[in-house]
Amino acid sequence: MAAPAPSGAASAAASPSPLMQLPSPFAELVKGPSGLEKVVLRGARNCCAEIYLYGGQVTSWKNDNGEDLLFLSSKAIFKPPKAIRGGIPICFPQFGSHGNLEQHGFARNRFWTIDNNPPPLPLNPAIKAFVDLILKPSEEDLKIWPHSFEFRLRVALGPSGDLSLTSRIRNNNPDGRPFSYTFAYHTYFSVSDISEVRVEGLETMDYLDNLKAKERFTEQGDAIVFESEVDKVYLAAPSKIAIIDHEKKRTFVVTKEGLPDAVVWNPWDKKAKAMQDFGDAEYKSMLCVEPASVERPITLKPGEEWKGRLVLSAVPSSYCSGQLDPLKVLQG
Ligand SMILES: O=P(O)(O)OC[C@H]1O[C@@H](O)[C@H](O)[C@@H](O)[C@@H]1O
Repeated sequence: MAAPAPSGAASAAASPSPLMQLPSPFAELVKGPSGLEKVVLRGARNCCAEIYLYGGQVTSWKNDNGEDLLFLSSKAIFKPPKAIRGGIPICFPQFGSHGNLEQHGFARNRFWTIDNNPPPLPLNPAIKAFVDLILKPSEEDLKIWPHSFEFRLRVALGPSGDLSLTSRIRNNNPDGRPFSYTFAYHTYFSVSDISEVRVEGLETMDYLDNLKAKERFTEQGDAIVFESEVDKVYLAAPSKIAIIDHEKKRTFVVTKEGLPDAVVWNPWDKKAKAMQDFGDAEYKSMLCVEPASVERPITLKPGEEWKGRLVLSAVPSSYCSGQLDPLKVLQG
């Protein structure tokens, strides 16, 4: 792959940490706001991605034109313990309020480290830009969630600009205890205008409505469009979901593995105003579609490992008599 050598504004501001080695020449460690460190992955042409060690959180995924495909709030707070608003926060070991821990668990506001020696994980040889991160519980974490785990995250930028996140979670409890968790890749997509967006792949699915005390409903038969606040957990959703942005003539294809559910969230105007780290009108330019495992927690016995993967790609929407062909989008 003819990816450019690391260069540009990010590297000008760079101060690579001498303590952390990156495995790929297409990845570099630089400082972001508040001195938080982030890994910049550089793919072919102008494609790049940024991943903060704080939260193990992807905050940026840019296409050939240098356009960010992920939403990051202009009011995002880059200061622990607040999680960064936008990108792809990792919800672990709890999604939402489905348990006794803080909302969305603690992985999104812990410091991850670079994993220089991860156990083997097959990688497409065409992928040059990737990084492996790891999170292990601190003494404090063990007080609130008494389980020894290893969470490995690989973020990779494919030759055609696809972004993939692979999570591997292992139970290392020394005393035979299993543990259970819920999980989500809380992906914030950048959209032109929420009223121009529709989601295909979730029609006729059952969902839990977080706005109606998690009651279960069945979605109607049409593609999903947005006219008000939405906060739904679609159950047993298909492995591919398409987000069609009519104004941009762009379709995001979300491919998920090991993650049965998909959360769809937009706070709309009232909730947007109530969030300190979110602009009042920003709900118009974002949509969260979050591959997740919520309804049924994942249980691991000691020594067992779980894998959950997310692949994002952005393709031009193709129109046929003004109608998008959903089969083309969903089946490639
Ligand atoms: O403000 P937070 O903790 O990042 O959560 C944002 C939203 O995240 C979504 O995944 C949840 O379904 C919503 O209920 C929640 O409001």
